[in-house]
Amino acid sequence: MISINTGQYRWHEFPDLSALQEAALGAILDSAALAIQERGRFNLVLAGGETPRGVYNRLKSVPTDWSAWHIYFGDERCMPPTEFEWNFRMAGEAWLDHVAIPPNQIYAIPGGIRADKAADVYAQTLRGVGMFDLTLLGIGEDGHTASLFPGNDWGIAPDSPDTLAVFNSPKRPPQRVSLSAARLNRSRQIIFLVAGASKHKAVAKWRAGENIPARAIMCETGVDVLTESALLLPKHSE
Ligand SMILES: O=C1O[C@H](COP(=O)(O)O)[C@@H](O)[C@H](O)[C@H]1O
Repeated sequence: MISINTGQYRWHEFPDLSALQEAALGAILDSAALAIQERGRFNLVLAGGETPRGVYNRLKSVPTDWSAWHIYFGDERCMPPTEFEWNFRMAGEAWLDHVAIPPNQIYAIPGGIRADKAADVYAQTLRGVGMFDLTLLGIGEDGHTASLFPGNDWGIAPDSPDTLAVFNSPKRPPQRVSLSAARLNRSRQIIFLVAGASKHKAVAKWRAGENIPARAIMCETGVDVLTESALLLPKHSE
């Protein structure tokens, strides 16, 4: 049986994408400063897709100790690394290629091989990695988060594998790798970045408590959802 968390969501509204991205930047830097001060390293999981691009762009020019940052990915699209939808490529172009994070502390999910093989490789990468300090996530039009799609196994059970291979993604490309909900939830802090009119229906379902993949995500400290104000208003047609 799939049991969905009942933990706390904190919804934060912003007038536009730029304000949302600025707030996300502040939250990431606060989280990094705390983690580095307390544990000497910052384990950050990145969201893919388009919404976080502006946040990553802003991270290019902040003062921080990049040598303490360790970058993981919440999901990847199995396609050649040259494809522009590759999450690793987007994060690289927007941010990672421009800062001094040691390359061996950027843990990409292999993108150009079969999803099951890539999932196995990344499960090895995650072996021995403890709690993530901060996990960034987005949400798709259908309520998917990372590459956990409606109708698929989201890996909610505590003994779920850390990584899941996806062969039937309704969004291009069909093959993907996702961290399981159980692994994503082993985070000290989780922040969703939600923007764009196409997300309106998914947000409404989420807030109404419907069983969409985003609801499989929760950690002990609760979940912060940064969203454009417009997405919280009822649509005229509803
Ligand atoms: O397929 C994916 O979609 C979600 C949302 O992407 P966005 O472009 O609407 O921001 C994303 O969070 C996930 O990482 C990605 O691979």
